[in-house]
Amino acid sequence: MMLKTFCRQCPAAARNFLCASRIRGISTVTPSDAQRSTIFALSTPPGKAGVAVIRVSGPDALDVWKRVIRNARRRGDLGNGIYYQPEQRKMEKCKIVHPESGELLDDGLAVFFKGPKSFTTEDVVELHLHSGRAIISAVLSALATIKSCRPAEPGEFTRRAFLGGRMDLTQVEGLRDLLEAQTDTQRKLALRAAAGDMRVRFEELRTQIIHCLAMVEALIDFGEGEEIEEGVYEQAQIEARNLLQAINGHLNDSRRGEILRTGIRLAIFGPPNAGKSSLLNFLARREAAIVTPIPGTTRDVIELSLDIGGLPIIVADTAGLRKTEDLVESIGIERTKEAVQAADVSICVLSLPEMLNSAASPSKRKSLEAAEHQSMPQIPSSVASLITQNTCFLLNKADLLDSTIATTSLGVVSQVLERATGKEADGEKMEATARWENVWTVSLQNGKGTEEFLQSFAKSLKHRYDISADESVLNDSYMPLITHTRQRVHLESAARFIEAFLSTPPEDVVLAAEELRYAAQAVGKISGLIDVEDVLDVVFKDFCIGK
Ligand SMILES: Nc1nc2c(c(=O)[nH]1)N(C=O)[C@@H](CNc1ccc(C(=O)N[C@@H](CCC(=O)O)C(=O)O)cc1)CN2
Ligand SMILES: Nc1nc2c(ncn2[C@@H]2O[C@H](COP(=O)(O)OP(=O)(O)OP(=O)(O)O)[C@@H](O)[C@H]2O)c(=O)[nH]1
Ligand SMILES: [K+]
Repeated sequence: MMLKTFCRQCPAAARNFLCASRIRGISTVTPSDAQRSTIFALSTPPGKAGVAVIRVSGPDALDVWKRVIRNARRRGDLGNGIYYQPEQRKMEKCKIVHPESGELLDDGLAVFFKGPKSFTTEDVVELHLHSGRAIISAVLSALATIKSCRPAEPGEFTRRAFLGGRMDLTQVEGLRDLLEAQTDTQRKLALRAAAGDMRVRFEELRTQIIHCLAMVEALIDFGEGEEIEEGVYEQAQIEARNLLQAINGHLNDSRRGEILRTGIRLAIFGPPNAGKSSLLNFLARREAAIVTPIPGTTRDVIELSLDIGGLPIIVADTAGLRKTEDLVESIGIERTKEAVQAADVSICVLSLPEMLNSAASPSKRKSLEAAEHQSMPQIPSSVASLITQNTCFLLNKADLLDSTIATTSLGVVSQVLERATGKEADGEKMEATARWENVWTVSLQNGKGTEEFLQSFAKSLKHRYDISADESVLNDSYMPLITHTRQRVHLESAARFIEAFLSTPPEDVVLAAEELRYAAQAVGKISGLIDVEDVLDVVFKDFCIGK
């Protein structure tokens, strides 16, 4: 089956989007230049700094240059209304002046990018100024006096880059994430998207769907009387099935890309006074939460953003779980439950001495192993009910115990924890065993065991989420494809249309083609190839001015 089959059909309005140029290009949404004004904004943070950059983009950018740049390398204003053309992409030392009064505003640098070889694909002028509030506001006010110029909206430079075909929506999202990136992992993930990796991968998916569609279309086109290859429909179904499998593989990624982008949500929970706030402070390396000997000190959820081994973590310290008559505390406990349930990973902090006390009186502690069957240590049911597969355990206050007792008791406590998760009964012994690597004994007070805990915890997180733990596995299949819910929604919808195609019999070939066309459209929405207007505002809403 050859591709020219569907090229022949291009003029037919209903199949118009099959045209190869439409498949590749995204310029179908570009409005004419005439509608566009020239925009300007400060692209660096306002205030005192080394350099400030004001960007000007649009059809009149060169005119702006002529009006505010003087004494540039090649003499600037040549008189008689004749101006030189600045050399493209060459920084020039110049004076920046008021376009009307000619007053000197700053002594700086300027550079001209001739469209489309610029960030926005339009003509761009950048003014590199000394960064001070008065200079910046004087130059911005001066630009505002130029009729064809207006201040840019948030994200408007990037919007123009998108409309000019410089970027697709996955790149726009990547760029925004890059600006937001706080950790190394976030930077890597965002940079790949901004550079177009995701765009290529989604376009590949779309091209494959279109290939199936082309085969099905061929069956419609040839119709009765004409010779048609045997098994074309079957072949299309085989390809579609493989494609569906690949898409489902991406959809079943445990939301890894989305979690990495927004931060891994980590909840700290446990009984009152176990040392939860002490753990938060240890992780934050500062006194972020109040630590007192009074049980019930933390009453509300405290959230912090942390970087653990390059991974973005949003950690929540929560109220200790216990029965309470206190209204404020009980609301805090409700919030704790919500925070733990919403978390990707949780750490249950338990006081080891307290657990052992619940098992045996102090005099019996030494023969704990023997006593294990009569009185197992207990986890309060309110705590146990929040334990899941994703829970790790920190057994705290080991300093209050004799070190040999602490060690021998660990086995018993682990059994209790195992029982609390209820996994033993499900016959998932293997999985449960693996999980006990996630039990640590520490003293948050004297610091014993804490660094080992942190390293080992970071390692297990990296194993689960990281994109950079091992460079040798940095390939497409390891790199999460989906980093935004928006993308997931469209990909899910594509999968449903492909499923619908797979269950359509060959007699209904017209309907079958329709399902595939919808599938291709759904993937196209991810890049913004089609139906772009409704998503633009969503994608651009978090941009800052000047980007
Ligand atoms: N001074 C300055 N630095 C900056 C930016 C900027 O706008 N100004 N950028 C703002 O985000 C980023 C660079 N983004 C850009 C992306 C594409 C093109 C561009 O002209 N592309 C052309 C030519 C490529 C080439 O010469 O190799 C193209 O791809 O056709 C320019 C900047 C980071 N650094
Ligand atoms: N001996 C000892 N005391 C500790 C340790 N860790 C914390 N503590 C003390 O235990 C008390 C409670 O610590 P927090 O970190 O406030 O405990 P919490 O679990 O956040 O407590 P609530 O806010 O009541 O839920 C404080 O007096 C801490 O100094 C430890 O490893 N050993
Ligand atoms: K406390």
